[in-house]
Order: sequence, then structure tokens, then C-alpha cells
Amino acid sequence: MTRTEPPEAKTAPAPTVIADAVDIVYRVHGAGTATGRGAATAALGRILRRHRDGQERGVRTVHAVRNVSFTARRGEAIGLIGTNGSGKSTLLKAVAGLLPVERGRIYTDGQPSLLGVNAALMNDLTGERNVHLGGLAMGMSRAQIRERYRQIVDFSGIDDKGDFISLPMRTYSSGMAARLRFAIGSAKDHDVLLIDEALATGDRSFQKRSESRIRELRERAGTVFLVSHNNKSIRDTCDRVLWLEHGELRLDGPTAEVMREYERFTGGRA
Ligand SMILES: Nc1ncnc2c1ncn2[C@@H]1O[C@H](COP(=O)(O)OP(=O)(O)OP(=O)(O)O)[C@@H](O)[C@H]1O
Repeated sequence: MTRTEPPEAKTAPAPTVIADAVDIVYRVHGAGTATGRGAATAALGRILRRHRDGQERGVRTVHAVRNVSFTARRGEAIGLIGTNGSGKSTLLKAVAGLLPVERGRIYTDGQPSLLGVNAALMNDLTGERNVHLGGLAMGMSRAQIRERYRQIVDFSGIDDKGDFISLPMRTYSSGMAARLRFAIGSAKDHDVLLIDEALATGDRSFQKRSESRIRELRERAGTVFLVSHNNKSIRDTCDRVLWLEHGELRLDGPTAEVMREYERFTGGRA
């Protein structure tokens, strides 16, 4: 007897990220308690209060993500949109495993890599050293890094205006630094690549290069998440969009549909 699989098992690619009813809460310590006092006195006061009451006073909570659920699959490029402070970066950090969830679960298949404008490169080291260290940090071998070094530098365009790659990163403009971060981060194939506003800083020609790099990464079977306020970038690179507002998932669907509703909501502005 031959076994037939259910049709969805054949057509739907494997899930890479599953968020199940996720809540994320920040705790801001010392909010409003240190007025007029030194930081050490305020800290001591907090410790004493905690001991007395069993819980800490003067802690404010920010409920950044509320009851968010979605399933991302291999080969998808998913845009994350929403007005300022809606929880996009927070959700991305939690998928990367850099923030704990308060409630719910996030399951990931493979190692998610967060590529943000704040990705940790060393300002006092040259661009060249950062390419090597960044590559090692992503799990590339020395030989792989050597092999791709020229490609990374050329992609970043850092040397277009002179030999900047041999200068410390603190001499780079913010756009140059962001381009190098993107070039390093995207040099490796990722199971799940999380990109936070990386495209916003580069000039138009760099944006075009990064958009086609995102398409390539996606074709090589990974899942890409892109946070952006640039609606055109989202339209050009993503086939699905999650729209967050006040930490809640307002819409999850095909790019054209979600962007239409979002633009109606923002009056055409991001
Ligand atoms: N480290 C933090 N401590 C406390 N609250 C935070 C922290 N980071 C973010 N928040 C709060 O969490 C909420 C969501 O912020 P988040 O940065 O995720 O939004 P965002 O949608 O990425 O915003 P933007 O589009 O402005 O970058 C906001 O209310 C913000 O003030």
C-alpha cells in the first residue's frame, strides 16, 4: 500500500520561526525614584525597599509586544512595519534570542542572526579587522572569510572614496558603518536573517544592492525578516508583511494588502 501525504505537507515549506502568543515586557529600574539623590543612594534605597516589601518599587514596566502569534516559513521574506514604538525591534530581538518573553513561546529552526544598525562592531578597529572578527562571530572559518573578504569590501563600497577599510571604524560616517555591517552580516547564508533598518542608511545605489542581496539570501532557502519605515523597500523585497501597532499584530498577510491598509492608517506616511 502506498502512503499519500496530506497536500499541505507537500506544498508548504517547513516553518523556521513560530511565535505563539508572545508578550514582551521591559522593566525600567529606578524610574522616577532618583530625583535629587545620587545614583548610589537611589540604588541602596531600592535594595532596602525590595528587602522590606519582597518586591521592588520604582520599577516601571513597558508592555512592548502583546499576544503576537505567527508562523514564518523557509523561503519567505517578511516585512515588519508599524509606527514608531510599535514593537518591531523588540519582536526582532526576541526572535534572535536576545530578549526574554514574558508569556508565550518562540520556536526557531536554525540559528537566527540579527543584523541591525547597532550590530556590535569595534569602533577602534579597522574595517578590515571588523570584517574578520564579524565573520568569525558568525561562525565562518578563517579560510571562508579570506575567500570572501574582497567581495564583502566591494559590496560595502567602503573603498569607493579611498582606502577607508584600513582606517578605524570611528572614522566612518554612520552610513558607511551601516553598509559595512550589512556587507559582513549578509556574507554568510543564514537560516533566519533578521534585518533592522539596515537599508535606511545607505544611499540609493547601496539600497538597490542590498535589496537584491536580500532576494538572493531568500532564494538560498533562508527566511528573512526586514524592519523598515521605507514602504518601497518593503514592497520591493517582501512577499508578506506583519503590521504591529501598540505591540499588537494588526494584520499579517500579502504585502500589497497589508501595505494598502497601513498607508490608509498613516495617511501615506510611515
Ligand atoms: N530598553 C528598553 N527599555 C524600556 N522600554 C523600551 C526599551 N526599548 C524599547 N522600549 C519601549 O518598547 C516599545 C517598543 O519599542 P521598539 O523599539 O520595539 O519599537 P519600534 O516599532 O521598533 O520603533 P521604531 O520604529 O521607532 O524604531 C516602545 O514603547 C519603547 O519605548
